[in-house]
Amino acid sequence: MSANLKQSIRDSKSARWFVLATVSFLMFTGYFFTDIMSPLQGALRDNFGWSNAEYGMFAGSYSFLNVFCLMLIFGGIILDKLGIRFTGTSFIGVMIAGAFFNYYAMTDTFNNGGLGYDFLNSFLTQYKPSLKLAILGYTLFGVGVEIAGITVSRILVKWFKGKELALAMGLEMATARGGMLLAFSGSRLMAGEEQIVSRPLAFGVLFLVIGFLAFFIHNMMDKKMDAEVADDTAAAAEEDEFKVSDIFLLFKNPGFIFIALLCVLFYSAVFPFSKFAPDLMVQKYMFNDNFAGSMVGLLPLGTIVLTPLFGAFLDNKGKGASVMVLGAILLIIVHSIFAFGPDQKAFAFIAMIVLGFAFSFVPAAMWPSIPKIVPESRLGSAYAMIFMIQNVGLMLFPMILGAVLDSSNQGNTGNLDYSNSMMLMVGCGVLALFFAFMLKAVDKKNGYGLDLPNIQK
Ligand SMILES: N[C@@H](Cc1c[nH]cn1)C(=O)NCC(=O)O
Repeated sequence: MSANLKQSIRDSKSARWFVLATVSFLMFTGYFFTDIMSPLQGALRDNFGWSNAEYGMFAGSYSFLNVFCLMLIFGGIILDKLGIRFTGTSFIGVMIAGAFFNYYAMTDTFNNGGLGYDFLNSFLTQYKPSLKLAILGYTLFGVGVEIAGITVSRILVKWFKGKELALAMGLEMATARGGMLLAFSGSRLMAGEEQIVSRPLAFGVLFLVIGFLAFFIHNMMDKKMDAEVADDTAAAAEEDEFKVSDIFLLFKNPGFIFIALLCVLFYSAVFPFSKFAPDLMVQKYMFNDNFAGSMVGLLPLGTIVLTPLFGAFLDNKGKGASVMVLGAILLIIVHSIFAFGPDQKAFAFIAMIVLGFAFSFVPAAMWPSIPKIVPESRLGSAYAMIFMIQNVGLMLFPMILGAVLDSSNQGNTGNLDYSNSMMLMVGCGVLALFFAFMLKAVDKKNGYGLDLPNIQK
């Protein structure tokens, strides 16, 4: 048999990049919806009567099911057992259903007594029905988008392993962050002068449906590839499988423990912060409401260019562990500026840009470090566990930030004072720095090679 006959669709460069485009677009739509409500905190306060603590509860609800029902673990198991196409299609469905509930919760139809309003008004009456339905929607969305993200990583490994994997992952993350950028800079504009919150959400649902269609195109190509290389994929899938027994072994690995703690603290100081950041820009720095979201959009904007560049640097030159230490130091500086610095706009610009740097190079260093710490046979379990631990922070910190914001502004009729909430973020940075140093110490002791280049010459 000639070598040509053995080739699969995976060996076609255009097919690989086309698959990358379809799943990257899907993640673009997912990240867009994740942050669609973030620039609307003020409108939610004014038009829906949500307190900051309630807004924080909504933002944290993204992770409720992921944490309490161990959905990321189950998602990993379903992915192993039932495959990419089934898992992707099902959880994108969950993501769209959740997004639709979230949208419906903010419509006049629902809030004027539409379907489900009376039922949601009949219990826990201290919370508005709009909040309860939005939480239900966002928590389903959170399950769907996180598992879709894990599925997409697996898809990229399947198509790019042994080829341009790091570049493909960097480009997928950059595209997804483009969705975040569009949400921060476009959401208020989509809501219009009247600040109609349901409008950007409707766009979000529509985008997700288009993302779903893109995934169907991927499914057709995946089916073709499976027919060609059935034996290879079965072997690869077994290698990556999630095993419950692996969890115990992971928690005996100090490198894994420190990188997981660093991950939860770092991302807690970025994603939950970004949920409140547009309002911080208005309240502390007096930015115009429409521009405030674009200020926070600086965060993903920088990462779109810088994450793949830092990825290439780390691949060739190394210094991953040192970069994570530097990232934690930058977190402390940035959040100290927000907590204690003067309220001049220039400080907000500088802090956002510096945070954008940290948000570019820490993920570029962190995610490829995990295979250096955990044996390949336990990688599937390691990624599922680390995302699950990360979700604990994504759940708790928005709730804490909102509650602290409300409690430190009781009786305040002027602009909200964010100092105490931002001090919490400084605390995350300090703990992240501590664990980054611990990671460096165990790296030295156990020889993981975190500071060595990813590409072995
Ligand atoms: N698990 C996601 C979390 C998330 C939050 N908002 C969008 N995604 C994650 O860790 N992504 C990695 C990243 O650096 O974006």
